[in-house]
Amino acid sequence: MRVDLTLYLVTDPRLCARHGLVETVVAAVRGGVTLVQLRDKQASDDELIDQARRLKAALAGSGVPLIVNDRLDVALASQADGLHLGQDDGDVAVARQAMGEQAILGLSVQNLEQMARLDSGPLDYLGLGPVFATTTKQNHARPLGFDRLAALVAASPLPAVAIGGLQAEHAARVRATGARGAAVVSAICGQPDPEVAARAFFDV
Ligand SMILES: Cc1ncc(COP(=O)(O)OP(=O)(O)O)c(N)n1
Ligand SMILES: Cc1nc(C(=O)O)sc1CCOP(=O)(O)O
Ligand SMILES: [Mg+2]
Repeated sequence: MRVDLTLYLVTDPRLCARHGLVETVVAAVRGGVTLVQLRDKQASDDELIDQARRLKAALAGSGVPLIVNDRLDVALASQADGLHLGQDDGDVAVARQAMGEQAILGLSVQNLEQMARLDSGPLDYLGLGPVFATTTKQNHARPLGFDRLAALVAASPLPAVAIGGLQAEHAARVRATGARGAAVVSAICGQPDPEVAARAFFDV
């Protein structure tokens, strides 16, 4: 499945609380976000499914797909458009089988060793990071910087999106590495105006 990774919004429950989850996402889509991931490590199963369903309804007609982080069961229950898994979040082949051929499947890769072991067959894209240190994700891997990001992109058999500490001012540098775009949390979620914050990624 072809996926537009140009500006990938990953949600955060605390940061999105400023304007509300759905309101933040809808405003960010007005600002040009091309893909949305629901990421909430605290929500109960029922809350997560409810959030996913509300986001899916809010995104209907926008052409922007909804991806669920970590949870195949929630992605299936909410009829989300895709699933993003980390290295220890489950088997990508099992996820593809369960989600079907039309689903968008992404995997996180942090280093060249993981890239070399990759089973890219079931996947549509890779999330590469963190580019910079970030307070949004606890216990993240060692930051890559742009040079190691570029080496990972060059080794990637799939379209890749960069993540971790990225701001609008980094958009051009990210694209120069060969990555298709930037995935961001705090550069949009929790900003005074998420629409303006998203649009800033296209202004540079
Ligand atoms: C687009 C994108 N890239 C990477 C990640 C990180 O996934 P993971 O390593 O599983 O960490 P958590 O997000 O689950 O904490 C991502 N979510 N999205
Ligand atoms: C969810 C996530 N994954 C990362 C990784 O490196 O895999 S970094 C990250 C959080 C990115 O948040 P912000 O844009 O606020 O820095
Ligand atoms: Mg994960």
